[in-house]
Amino acid sequence: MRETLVQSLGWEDPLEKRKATHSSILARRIPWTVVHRGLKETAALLFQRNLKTVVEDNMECNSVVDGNVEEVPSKKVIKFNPPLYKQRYQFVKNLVEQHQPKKVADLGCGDVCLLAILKYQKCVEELVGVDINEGRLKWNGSRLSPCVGDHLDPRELDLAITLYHGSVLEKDCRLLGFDLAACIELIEHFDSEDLAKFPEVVFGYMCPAMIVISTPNSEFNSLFPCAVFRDSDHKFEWSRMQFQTWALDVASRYNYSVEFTGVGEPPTGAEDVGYCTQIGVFRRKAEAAELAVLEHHGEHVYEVVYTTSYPSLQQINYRRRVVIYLVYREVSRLKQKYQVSLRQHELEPEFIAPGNQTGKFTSDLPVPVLTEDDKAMEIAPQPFCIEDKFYVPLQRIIAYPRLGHLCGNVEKLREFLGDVIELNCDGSAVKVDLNDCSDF
Ligand SMILES: C[S@@+](CC[C@H](N)C(=O)[O-])C[C@H]1O[C@@H](n2cnc3c(N)ncnc32)[C@H](O)[C@@H]1O
Ligand SMILES: [Mg+2]
Repeated sequence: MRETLVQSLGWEDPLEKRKATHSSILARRIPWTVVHRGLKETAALLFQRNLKTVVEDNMECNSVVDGNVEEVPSKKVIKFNPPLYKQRYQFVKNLVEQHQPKKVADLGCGDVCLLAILKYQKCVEELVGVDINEGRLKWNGSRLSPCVGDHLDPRELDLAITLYHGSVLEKDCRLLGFDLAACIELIEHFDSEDLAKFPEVVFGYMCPAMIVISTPNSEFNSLFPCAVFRDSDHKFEWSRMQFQTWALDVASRYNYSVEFTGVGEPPTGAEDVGYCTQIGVFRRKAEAAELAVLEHHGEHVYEVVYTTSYPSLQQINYRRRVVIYLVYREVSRLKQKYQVSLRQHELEPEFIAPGNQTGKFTSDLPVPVLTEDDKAMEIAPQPFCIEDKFYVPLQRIIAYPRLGHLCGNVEKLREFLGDVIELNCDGSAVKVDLNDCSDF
């Protein structure tokens, strides 16, 4: 029982612990007696980070959870691995990886868990969450803030994240022009009037290139003895036929194609019931794309409750910082390598090549298999040494793929290094003192 309660509360990771608020416990209809007992029993376990506790016998929990575990009397508990909600997020993440959208909206974003996953997707430049529950957005918004690592190792592309308080049944022109809109476990919370409005707003007005809709598959519920909805707020749960009929009708009205799939495999022997969560992936047809004119002069109905933007290499100060750091690191590495080879030569003077008076640096280390990048480095000008100064030509630095990508050319590299890193008199190489341990 401990394990099922822990999982039903979604506490298997720290992020999910936050979900165990009064309201989420209420929303999930877990009886308070069970919660109280469960809290006492699981607290010690949580602190010990030992969540794999033996399930107790003969204790029943009559909740059916709209999350990772579909829980019913203890003899019949269906556990998904990974948890069902994570499978849904993973499905959207896979779609993003596959289709590389720039602008993604999560409609009915709840605790912003999906947005917190999607912010790591390199292709995404704009992320928007909309939810009718303002408190949830305010409480969770800070989870989307950039962290120290985002400053130290900035993203390649800009990323702006905005959370809007509002109903997806209202039109707001800031939701126009999106590449992907996710509606995960949203539509089953609409009454028939709202469900009728939904396609007109999301498909007809927002008109994103792709829409992914997930909703419970009621056929799977036959595997649970309690014939109830999975969440007290659900207004309906559809069979595959019902969902597909609705989705095909919406798709044809608004010029989208739709494909059906799902997550949450049925257990062996019950394959007929289909996935626990059914999913429709809608794609706007070419003709509709032409009609999707952006009306950015339209109305702003939603209220911004949280907004943030990420450091990125598109921002010149971050790009410059990264370039300087990489040049420091590379020159330092080359200098150390040179000093090691110098010590070897001192020990074994016969290895000093005649005519190498300038101390031109060549490495004795065997190069394994040469990639295209290695070959580019081979032909790039070598570091060299004159008296006690060590020089690394900018042409060589720019030949490093990452630095080449960040700077583009030697002039830009020189500009980035500015007066932070010393160059030789004609500005063609980084110059460092061999004996000075404090600089490179
Ligand atoms: C079951 S939760 C799903 C949350 C999230 N998509 C997820 O999968 O974790 C449904 C969410 O839809 C939101 N919601 C319900 N009706 C809405 C509406 N008309 N407009 C915006 N959000 C709505 C609720 O507040 C809730 O956060
Ligand atoms: Mg739901």
